[in-house]
Amino acid sequence: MSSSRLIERIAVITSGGDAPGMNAALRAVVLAAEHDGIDVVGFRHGYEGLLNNDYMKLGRDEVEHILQYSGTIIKSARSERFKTDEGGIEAAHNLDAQNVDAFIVIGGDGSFRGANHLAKFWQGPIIGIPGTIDNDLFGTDNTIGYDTAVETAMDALDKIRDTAEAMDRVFIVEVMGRNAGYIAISSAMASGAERMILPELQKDKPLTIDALVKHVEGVNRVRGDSSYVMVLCENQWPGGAVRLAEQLEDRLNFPCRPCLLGHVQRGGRPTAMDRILATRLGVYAVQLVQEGITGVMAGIEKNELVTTPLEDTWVKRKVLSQELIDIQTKCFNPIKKDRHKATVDKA
Ligand SMILES: Nc1ncnc2c1ncn2[C@@H]1O[C@H](COP(=O)(O)OP(=O)(O)O)[C@@H](O)[C@H]1O
Ligand SMILES: O=P(O)(O)OC[C@H]1O[C@](O)(COP(=O)(O)O)[C@@H](O)[C@@H]1O
Repeated sequence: MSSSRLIERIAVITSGGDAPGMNAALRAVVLAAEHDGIDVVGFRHGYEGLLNNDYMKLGRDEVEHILQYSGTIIKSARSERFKTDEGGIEAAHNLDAQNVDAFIVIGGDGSFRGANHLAKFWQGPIIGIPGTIDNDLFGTDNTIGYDTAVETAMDALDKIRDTAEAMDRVFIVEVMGRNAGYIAISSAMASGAERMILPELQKDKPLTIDALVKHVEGVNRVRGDSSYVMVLCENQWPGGAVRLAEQLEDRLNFPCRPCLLGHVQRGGRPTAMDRILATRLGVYAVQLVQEGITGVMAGIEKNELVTTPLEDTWVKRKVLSQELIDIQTKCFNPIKKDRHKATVDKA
């Protein structure tokens, strides 16, 4: 929907789980707005700040040198209160009280649901910028923070491989992603992991401990004494990596160790990719509100700036690349070599 209007003040929040590059997106919004003569206020702690009328003015001085840091200078939070009608009305009232003409939210699908909720009570243009390490939003190839999270997970997996290799151990490394396997598949591929457990791979047929034991034993048979690193997407095994390592160790003859990467993946220096993505999307969001466009997420697909209705970002499903899945599970599956060898031996 579009109807061009004069925008004099934009409000921005960072909401949900923080993601590396959120500061870079904030900076871009502020600098682009300032370039066009628009004021920016940042409400602190996500939607909670809208309810508490907790805001700060954001100008060049506040944002100039923040793009190299993760976290968010206006803080992030999850807010249950905001989800109610009373919360929506209160938030709309506070935006009006601050003479806000347009609203930009940097966050994930929950934050975008929140934006749609706000739109029921507030009339100005609302734009979403995808900021989540999970990369689980339809309408953009990458979300802000995802690239950095993968880089962090890969770095950790490389380090774990050193011990796994030196001591012929099995490691189960649990990465984040909520219900999406993007971080898991990318970090598994980038680090040469032997196995990955993703929601997308056990939708129809849940994995069993027997299948995993068989795989570890198969790899061991093919390679002899060797390391084995399994990347486990969170929420994909009851009890997570700790329980899975115990279960495997009970069945196998070698030590199995769990490692939970956790919130390490949400920190650290944002990669150049994330800083550039955040910068482009922040500038684009400011352009969109001035064009009177509302209810969409700003994204980048095939290197082109695109918009997607907010609801589509969570209703439609971005599909994990089958090419990547095939490389990992078929082409590079060490057990396949065993089968090939057996065929050769027979011949
Ligand atoms: N259905 C909803 N209606 C209104 N607000 C919502 C809704 N879902 C989420 N929100 C708001 O967005 C916030 C962030 O959502 P959350 O799912 O925690 O993170 P993310 O945006 O990273 O997915 C929530 O704490 C809540 O305030
Ligand atoms: O920091 P919390 O509240 O424990 O949340 C952890 C969740 O947040 C994330 O890091 C990011 O998810 P969202 O972007 O949806 O907030 C998930 O990968 C993880 O499941």
